[in-house]
Amino acid sequence: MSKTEKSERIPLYSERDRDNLRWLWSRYLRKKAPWLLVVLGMILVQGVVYQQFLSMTESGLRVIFESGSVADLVQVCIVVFVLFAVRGLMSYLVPRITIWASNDAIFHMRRDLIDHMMRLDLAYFERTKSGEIIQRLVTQTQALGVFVGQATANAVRDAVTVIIVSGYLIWKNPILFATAVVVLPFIIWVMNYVSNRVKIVQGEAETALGEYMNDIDEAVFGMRTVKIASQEEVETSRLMGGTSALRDLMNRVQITQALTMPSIDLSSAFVYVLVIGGGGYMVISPEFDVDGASIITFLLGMVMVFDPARLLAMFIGSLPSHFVILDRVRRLHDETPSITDKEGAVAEFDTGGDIVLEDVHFSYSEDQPLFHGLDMTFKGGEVSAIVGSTGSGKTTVLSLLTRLYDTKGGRITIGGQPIDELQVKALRSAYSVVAQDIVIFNNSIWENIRYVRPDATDEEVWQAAEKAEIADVIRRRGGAAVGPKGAQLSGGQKQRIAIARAFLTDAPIILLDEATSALDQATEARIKSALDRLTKGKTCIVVAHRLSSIADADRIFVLEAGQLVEEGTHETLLKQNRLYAQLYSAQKQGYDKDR
Ligand SMILES: Nc1ncnc2c1ncn2[C@@H]1O[C@H](COP(=O)(O)OP(=O)(O)OP(=O)(O)O)[C@@H](O)[C@H]1O
Repeated sequence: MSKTEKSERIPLYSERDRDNLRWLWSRYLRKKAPWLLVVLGMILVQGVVYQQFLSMTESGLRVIFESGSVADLVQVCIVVFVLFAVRGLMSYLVPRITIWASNDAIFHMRRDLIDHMMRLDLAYFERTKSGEIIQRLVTQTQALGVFVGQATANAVRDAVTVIIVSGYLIWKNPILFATAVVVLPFIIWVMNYVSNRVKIVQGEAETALGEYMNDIDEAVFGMRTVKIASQEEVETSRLMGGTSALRDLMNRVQITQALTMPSIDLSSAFVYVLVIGGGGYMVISPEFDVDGASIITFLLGMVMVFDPARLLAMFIGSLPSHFVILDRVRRLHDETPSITDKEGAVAEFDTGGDIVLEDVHFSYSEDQPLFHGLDMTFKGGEVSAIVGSTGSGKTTVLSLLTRLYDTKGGRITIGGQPIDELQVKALRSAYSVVAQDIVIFNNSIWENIRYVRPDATDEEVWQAAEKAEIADVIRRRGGAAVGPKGAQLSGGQKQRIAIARAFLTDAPIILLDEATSALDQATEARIKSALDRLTKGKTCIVVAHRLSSIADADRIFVLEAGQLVEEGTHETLLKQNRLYAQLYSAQKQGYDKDR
């Protein structure tokens, strides 16, 4: 037994489960209530059919044992056939309606989750494994669909059958029924034990599955690195680690669940023995007014009760795992984004104004502060550059300007307006961004460029592609998709797509983060002159390692470990002969040596 199992005793049906079920019902099922009532009606009919069948069987047996009339026997047979034809029709209609209702509910659940996920902060995606998110949207919602649809409908059908047939049997022979149900406490104890264990292990299994999916995603995406570094065996053993963890967990869940069936089989054996023995005694003893037909019917009734009871028990055994899955899905839904529009947020602002960071505090995690009181002013209409050693916070400044993260103190304004008082969409659409991590979708290059402005005309897309020097590649490749995450493109081609997107967006503020680092010098020079035209008269903030590429910037900011250590023009910074001058001469020497 694992530590978790020993220390935790998770209630079978907690307050949280109740709340989750209420949420599921009110959001996704309530509007289908009329149809669910129809289903319930049909299920009741199915239960009544069984009861009527038993009654008919008893009559049929009496005809055989007592009156011996063939006509009566034929009549009984016809009624039994009609009864089962009705049950057959219901067995077709019930799944039809429940499958439709549950798939529709899951469609809406997935739509809501996708919609919700898109609103979450970037930080959520940085702390959550992609496998976990895929799992929520694919397997867990699918499992919930089956659970709320067919599984529950079948369980209700089984419960109704058990109740109606048991009711009939109690009415026919209460003493014999009471004898038969002595095993009930044992079955309840087994169910309780199984459910509790399943709930604990299912939680671990869901987490392990999420990690496993994430590992697969990382291995597939990183296959180039895996191969170059000859790490196939390491990756194989990492994935095999996940595979065997999953096997062990699934074994534990399913073996525990499998305890339910034999315990019910054993119980039913007891019941049959009791009914045959007790019932037989009743027929033999003159003090009971019981005949053979009623005992045979009773036994048949018990057989008819046990099968649905077994299925019902299995359904109840699977409830805890479904509660765990429901809880996971709900948790994604409960994640709240923090970067949202404030009450009264405005869409209009002076996009050409100065961008000012005042006493900005920020850290990605509490234990690693990055900015503690950063002040910077990017003049409107000018080209500003941020330079500094790796990890000094250059990209983070751009992330704060676009509100991918919010500052933890101080404020950022554009044209005097604090950016957190602007509508997030309006703020972000004021920027054309060429970021370091370029996201390319498995579509044509053309569609990838158009992604940032779906309403752009063909002419505009071509112009952007020409300026970014990617038009020739488009002509060569045509509409061919570029592979998952742009795997079929070179780094420079991806970068040119990102630049083309910036040309196409043509927003008033331009953020370039190492925008041309993957290009050869001739291409860089051509694109740079196009970029110069794009940025003319606009506010432009450039992050660059290659200092020669930003020498003509109006203002250069030098960051070091989250602190602004120098600012000025290229010439003044060189004259100051501090960090910038050192970095510049080091790069120049390296470059001269290379030549
Ligand atoms: N999403 C993140 N979560 C946690 N820490 C982060 C995250 N992004 C960056 N950091 C950390 O914040 C610091 C600043 O990172 P940033 O990317 O802003 O540096 P940079 O100056 O742009 O570096 P480079 O020149 O290498 O791109 C680094 O120490 C980095 O490890």
